[in-house]
Amino acid sequence: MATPHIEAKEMDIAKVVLMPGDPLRAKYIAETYLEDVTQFNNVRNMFGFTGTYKGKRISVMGSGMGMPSIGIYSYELFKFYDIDAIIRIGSAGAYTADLKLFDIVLADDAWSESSFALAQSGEASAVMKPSAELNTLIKETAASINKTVHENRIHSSDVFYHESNVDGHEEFYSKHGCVCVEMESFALFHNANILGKKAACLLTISDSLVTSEVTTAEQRQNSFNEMMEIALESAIKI
Ligand SMILES: O=P(O)(O)O[C@H]1O[C@H](CO)[C@@H](O)[C@H]1O
Ligand SMILES: O=c1cc[nH]c(=O)[nH]1
Repeated sequence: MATPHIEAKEMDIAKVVLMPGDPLRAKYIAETYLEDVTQFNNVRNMFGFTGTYKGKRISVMGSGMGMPSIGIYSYELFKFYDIDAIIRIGSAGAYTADLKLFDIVLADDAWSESSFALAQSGEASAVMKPSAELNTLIKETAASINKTVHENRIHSSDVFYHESNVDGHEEFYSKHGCVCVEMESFALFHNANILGKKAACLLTISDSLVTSEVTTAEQRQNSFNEMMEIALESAIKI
């Protein structure tokens, strides 16, 4: 059974999917952490892989950037492949000086100016919640392997590059309490909620809108590894 965007058969995809924005990062995770890997999707180069981690079947697939893209992939995975849970593992820009490069944020909820939920189902709320059960599991797992996660509200933005006449990072923090920005979780959480599935989001701070610091490619690689390990160790307990 294929969809317009995923060519896999239902059995090809595990019940838990880790989902970075970048399909090449999905490939890296499969090559670095999984055993007995098979590739289940190649459509549009949005690579998806299934393998085992510590003996448990796990899938990893790119989402692309932005809510329309993760909206399509997460809907198809939940609805047509009947997967149980998606853990997004992404990068984010810090809105506060308290968040340093490489810090890991677990989305407590996602605020957005996006019309995704309104257009998709008439849901007018500007805040979408992840699975409380998954968040508890991720926090407990991170603590058990001595990793720190900051559980905070995040901003899911439709826009990467803003002009100076609209609200900037100071306002997103002061008006809405968002500590960092990414571009997908609001839609992911909405889809999980309307379809009765579970979703969560881990983010690594890749740059700071406060200090203008940015990570190098090598630093991003290493810090992403910590987040990947928390996600993988959590995924095998779902
Ligand atoms: O690193 P990923 O998961 O792609 O996440 C962030 O990076 C992209 C922007 O550079 C957006 O997709 C944003 O959400
Ligand atoms: O969406 C994103 C992701 C990382 N850094 C940003 O500034 N924005």
